[in-house]
Amino acid sequence: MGTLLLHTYKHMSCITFNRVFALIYTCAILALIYHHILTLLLLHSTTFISIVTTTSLLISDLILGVAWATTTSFRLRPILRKAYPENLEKVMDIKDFPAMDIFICTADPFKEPPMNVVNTALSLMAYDYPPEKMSVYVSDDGGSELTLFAFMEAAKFAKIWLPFCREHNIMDRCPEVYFRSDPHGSDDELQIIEEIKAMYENMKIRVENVVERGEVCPYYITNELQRQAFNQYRTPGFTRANHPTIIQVLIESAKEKDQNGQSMPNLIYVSRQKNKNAPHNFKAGALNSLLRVSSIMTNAPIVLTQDCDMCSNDPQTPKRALCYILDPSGQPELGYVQFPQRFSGLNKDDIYGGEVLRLFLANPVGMDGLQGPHYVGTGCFFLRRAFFGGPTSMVPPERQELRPDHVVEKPITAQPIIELAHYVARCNYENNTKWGFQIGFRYGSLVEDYFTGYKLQCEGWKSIFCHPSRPAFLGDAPFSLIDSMSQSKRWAIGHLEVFFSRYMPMFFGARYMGIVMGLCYAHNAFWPIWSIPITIYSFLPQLALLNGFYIFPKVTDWWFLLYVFLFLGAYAQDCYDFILFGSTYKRWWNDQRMWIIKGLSPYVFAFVEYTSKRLGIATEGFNVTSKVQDDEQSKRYDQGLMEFGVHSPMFIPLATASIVNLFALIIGIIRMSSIWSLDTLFVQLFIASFGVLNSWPVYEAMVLRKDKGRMHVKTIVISICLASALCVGASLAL
Ligand SMILES: O=c1ccn([C@@H]2O[C@H](COP(=O)(O)OP(=O)(O)O[C@H]3O[C@H](CO)[C@@H](O)[C@H](O)[C@H]3O)[C@@H](O)[C@H]2O)c(=O)[nH]1
Ligand SMILES: [Mn+2]
Repeated sequence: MGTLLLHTYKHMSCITFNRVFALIYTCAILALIYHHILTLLLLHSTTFISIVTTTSLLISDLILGVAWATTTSFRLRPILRKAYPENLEKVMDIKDFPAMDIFICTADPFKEPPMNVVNTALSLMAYDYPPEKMSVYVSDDGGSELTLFAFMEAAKFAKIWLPFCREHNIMDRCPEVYFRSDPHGSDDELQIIEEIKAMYENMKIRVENVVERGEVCPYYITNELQRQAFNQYRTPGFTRANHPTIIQVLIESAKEKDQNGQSMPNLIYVSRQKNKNAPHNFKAGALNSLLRVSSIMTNAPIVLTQDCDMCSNDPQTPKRALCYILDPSGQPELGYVQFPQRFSGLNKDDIYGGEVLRLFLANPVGMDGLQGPHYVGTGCFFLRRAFFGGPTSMVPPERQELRPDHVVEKPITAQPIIELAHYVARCNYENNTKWGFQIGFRYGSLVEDYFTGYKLQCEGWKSIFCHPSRPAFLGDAPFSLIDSMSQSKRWAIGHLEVFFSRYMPMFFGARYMGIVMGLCYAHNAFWPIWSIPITIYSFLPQLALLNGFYIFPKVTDWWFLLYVFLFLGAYAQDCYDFILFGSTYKRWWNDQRMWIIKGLSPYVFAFVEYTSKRLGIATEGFNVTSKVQDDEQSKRYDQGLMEFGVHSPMFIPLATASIVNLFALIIGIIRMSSIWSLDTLFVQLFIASFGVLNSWPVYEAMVLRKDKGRMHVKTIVISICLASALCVGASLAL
């Protein structure tokens, strides 16, 4: 083996600078806190209002300080890795490659068009990996015959698509992406491509037709087997929330060959049993049922989880993951290899910060130098063993057939196998078992990915972040402001569930993984708390400014310099990270705006929903992000316009803050020239200007735009009323 490396890593060059800067910045934060406490103690006019403002600022800055500390934990030891998949076959016989079970989740045929799910599946089935070693399991939480129909079509098309990809060594193995890219080649090749494209388009028309009708009409059902399959959805009382398990083996690797006579991967459709009275635990529940069904049928030692909105963008990906997993000198505690979520179709300046660069790129790189990145729900290769207790303390499942070391001896379509698979996919199968708590994906948080990765790492599993320059996966990010906000709200509720549990990362995590890893995990759990300082800074200085009430140091004061340093330091470093990870200034600017927007609205709503759930007033839900978009809306998205359109309570805090900031700035400037002096109110004037600059798209949507994405009149009226009430209220109080 000698010189044949499977992977290497290097420290990022920014480490020393980051550490020195962290030290200086920590001192600055401490100085600020000291300043606040001093002000509080030596308050000249101890009015109720001045106590409230100083305390609010103290709390805000404490929270921002903790948030900064959690962000900094990612900057202390970032590393960059490189894998050499081309060496894998040189050090190992391809026959010895491990089997791989691939899980794809879908939950709603109308929000997640079955054609997209099919594209995801085809792109993964076409991996450069021995097909007979791969099994693709599709979990359909929508319990929909439309999805099954799409996959029956996909199974036929796969017989042509997979050999075509392999023969022509195509990189884009997601058919939709490939055909859209205007493939080129010789005349003969072009003819073949045209033929395959025609087949693809034909399949697409059939599937979309069926989805539009909302049912598979008899015309499309050509044989008895298909009729039986679809009849399962047509029993009385069948709904997506109440139905028996449906498992269909669509391709059986051992029996079927592609059109060139080569092997194909297994393709299995699973819709687990649902019952209104049994909690189904959303995606975590779906994945656990797939874990069990796949144990019974194939039990591969490697499990790849994939969302239906992420296609493979590089057929070498499994080999890259294996470079780490199979490395004989690697860590024995390696539990998973995570690839980043990258997105296609973002507009140029990424108006909604859909790239989420920090979460999906910068932070995992930072954790990679520690115990490894968090799990992000998709694009992750797990060792099946990691789901059954820590590396040295196995938690055995309740049945021998579910053990990670169990060897399947029967074909996947054998009667006992199919029966057992149905049995373990039942909705009350998990009652009185360890599933979701000590085994499998973990329940209890709407961000099951974050929570599962966190729990696995606390058990002692390590992970690795693999981000090759050609993205391994490309997917969809939310295309509209409301979708982006709903996603943030769902994530924030999930994080609050972890934050207020006994697994609070700052303590529990730090105990099991050390303080820095604990802080890394605390970073996400802390997101919703940011809403407190963001809301305070969006309103308090502005309302005070309106009344000529100063709450920050004068320009001539030494403490003023501290504020300048803290603000510029944090912003510049944030921006620097963005550029370092290959983003642009404009994208950074939009991302920081989304940070404020999230703090003002979705995170606040998350608090409300979380609390009402805890009080038993409401139940939680996993609101699936819509992956469909109408043409007009998509045009506006491409132009970089912020989409409001419908009225939503979530827009109100945002619009209200925009109005208050503008109003404060105008009055501030007018009065400044006559009555007040600039040096006492400079900081507040600056904050209001900053708010106005950030609110620009909101003003546009309120008054300047005429398109359908502009702000709804109802939203505007309510926000104006609220803003006026706030201003009047403040002037009475001050
Ligand atoms: O009851 C459910 C709900 C969702 N899903 C699937 O979960 C995936 C993610 O849902 P999506 O609406 O795309 O949510 P996102 O916010 O885009 O997903 C991010 O956040 C989720 C946690 O909130 C993680 O599970 C995802 O992996 C991560 O990409 C999709 O494939 C869904 O089909 C289910 O299988 N069952
Ligand atoms: Mn998604």
